[in-house]
Amino acid sequence: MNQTSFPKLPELTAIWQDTLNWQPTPEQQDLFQQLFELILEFNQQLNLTRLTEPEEFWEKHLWDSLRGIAPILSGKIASHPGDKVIDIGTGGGFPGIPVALVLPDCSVTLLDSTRKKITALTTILEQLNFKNTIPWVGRAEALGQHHKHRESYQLALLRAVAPPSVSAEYALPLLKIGGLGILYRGHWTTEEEKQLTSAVKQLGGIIESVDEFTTPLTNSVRHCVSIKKVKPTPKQYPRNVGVPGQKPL
Ligand SMILES: C[S@@+](CC[C@H](N)C(=O)[O-])C[C@H]1O[C@@H](n2cnc3c(N)ncnc32)[C@H](O)[C@@H]1O
Repeated sequence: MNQTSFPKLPELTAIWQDTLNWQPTPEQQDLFQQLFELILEFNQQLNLTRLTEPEEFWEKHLWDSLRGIAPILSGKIASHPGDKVIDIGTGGGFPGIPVALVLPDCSVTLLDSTRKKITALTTILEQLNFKNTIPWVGRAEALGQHHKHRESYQLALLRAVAPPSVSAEYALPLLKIGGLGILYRGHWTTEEEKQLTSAVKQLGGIIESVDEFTTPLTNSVRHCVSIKKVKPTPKQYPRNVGVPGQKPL
């Protein structure tokens, strides 16, 4: 018998519907709960997240992860079976795991340079019986120069990984032409936008949109900055491991 009792995640169906025009099926709600429990269990040995209260986990991990793909959930942007998604710097699996959970026909690569985190995520994903996730240990700079990965993704997600122009250098080489990178940000400044505009131009991209919103439980201001690949990224990008962060474009 399982001795551990875990807190229950809120369902908040009306908020899903009002904010994303989408709501989880009972099976998806059940998977959210299982994911929460597995993360709490693994968190006892490894720091996967500091957000362990049910409401904050719901808002900052589940809702925020899915807010980034709101245009896909609402059908405004089409996703196709077999589309490849990559979560760069996934950490404890966010935003990539909730995205994989709601887009079962897409293949979601969860990339992180910390082996321990990817080992934990691999076990969590096996226990959830996910078939559409690929946990991967590596650096975004190396993957972007790998012929099997370069220009092969439709969607790249980056939350709390690096400043915007560094995130762009990680994401754009991996995207197909027409593919989108979603940068999950807190506050957004005109200075950041200026730097990002210059960086994406050098990398073959444009800023497609900057979407400002507040989170539904704590009213925190957040932004999703969407960058689009419009032409091939020059061969020299991404630069060697560590260089994008040390000398941002
Ligand atoms: C602050 S955590 C964010 C985790 C998660 N995205 C979230 O929002 O909860 C940043 C993660 O990015 C990873 N990371 C940083 N730079 C990276 C790079 N160049 N390539 C791959 N992973 C990277 C780190 O190992 C760390 O796990």
